[in-house]
Amino acid sequence: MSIEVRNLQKAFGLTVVCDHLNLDIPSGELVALLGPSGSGKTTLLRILAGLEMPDAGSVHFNGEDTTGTDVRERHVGFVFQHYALFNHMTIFENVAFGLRVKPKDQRPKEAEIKSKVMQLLKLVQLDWLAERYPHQLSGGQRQRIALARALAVEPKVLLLDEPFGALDAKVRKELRRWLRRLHDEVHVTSVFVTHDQEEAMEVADRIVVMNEGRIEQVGTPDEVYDHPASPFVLQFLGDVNLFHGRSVHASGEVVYVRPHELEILAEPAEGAWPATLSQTLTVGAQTRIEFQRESDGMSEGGYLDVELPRAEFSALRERLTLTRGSKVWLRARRITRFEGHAA
Ligand SMILES: Nc1ncnc2c1ncn2[C@@H]1O[C@H](COP(=O)(O)OP(=O)(O)OP(=O)(O)O)[C@@H](O)[C@H]1O
Repeated sequence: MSIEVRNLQKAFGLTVVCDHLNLDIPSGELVALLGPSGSGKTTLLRILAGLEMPDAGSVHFNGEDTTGTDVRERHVGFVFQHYALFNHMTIFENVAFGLRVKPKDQRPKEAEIKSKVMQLLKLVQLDWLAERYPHQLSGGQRQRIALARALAVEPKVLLLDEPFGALDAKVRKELRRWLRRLHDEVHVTSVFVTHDQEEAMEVADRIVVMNEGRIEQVGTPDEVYDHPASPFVLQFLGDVNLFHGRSVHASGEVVYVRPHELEILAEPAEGAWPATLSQTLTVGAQTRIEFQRESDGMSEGGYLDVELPRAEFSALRERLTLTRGSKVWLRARRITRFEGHAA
């Protein structure tokens, strides 16, 4: 089922939360709504679900206007961050719930319910937990069950609001890979809210970057990362060094370089900036090296971060005998320019 959002507007009091939003989600895609807290992601998701009414504009499912349609008739499945399972029911019964409460003429027979629930539990790889109760499961397992429950009624659209938000970093990482694989099997149109850019990049077919109620950019993870439409998108998707040009351009051009796009040279080279090593920090496989940059008449000084794989930095440190205070030159392999001020 495709989703089309047309000129959608929503305000709470004076705060505009959805500001003339237009968006097309093709059938079968897994789309992430990515943005900082308060950018309007959850509100947009709730409008898609029919849990919130827009002030103006419309939502279409497969070309059909569903703006006024009741939530129960939209055939959407939900998974929320804290969408608790029913504690007094077994896992099996939790997943079966949506099927059992269907009107009598649509309710599957008991044998069908059984086979469908077991099939879903296999899909989320937790069929061995069917007879347990929710409190006997880990947080990650509970969210997988919540997903199985949402899928049981064969929703046309699956809406997920920070589904892994309450889990620790390692489980989150596992579950987002798992969700990607699951979606490749099930192919239901899915919209996934997150404020974590890594999560969006890893899971989604396409990312919708939101900021202050507006859509800044829509694109594949590679498109938004490699060709950001605005300084906001560039900065939200990862660390970046900024240079405020002084005499480069009268209007004040800002140049952006990602830390891993800078190389460290022992000698001056064309386009390279002189800098002094101030400190290094190694976390896991990556080393972050902070440099103090000299003011060079073209632009202001300031700090610059360089990121290198740990082993690569070790070898370089030995080769160039780098220590705190060493003078080097930094050359950008790739830069992005935007006119005007930084976001
Ligand atoms: N029912 C409501 N009444 C009043 N203000 C609301 C309501 N729901 C949301 N808001 C406000 O609308 C803005 C957008 O909220 P929304 O939850 O859509 O953002 P978000 O991007 O999902 O943020 P988060 O990641 O923090 O959930 C916020 O400023 C929020 O305080």
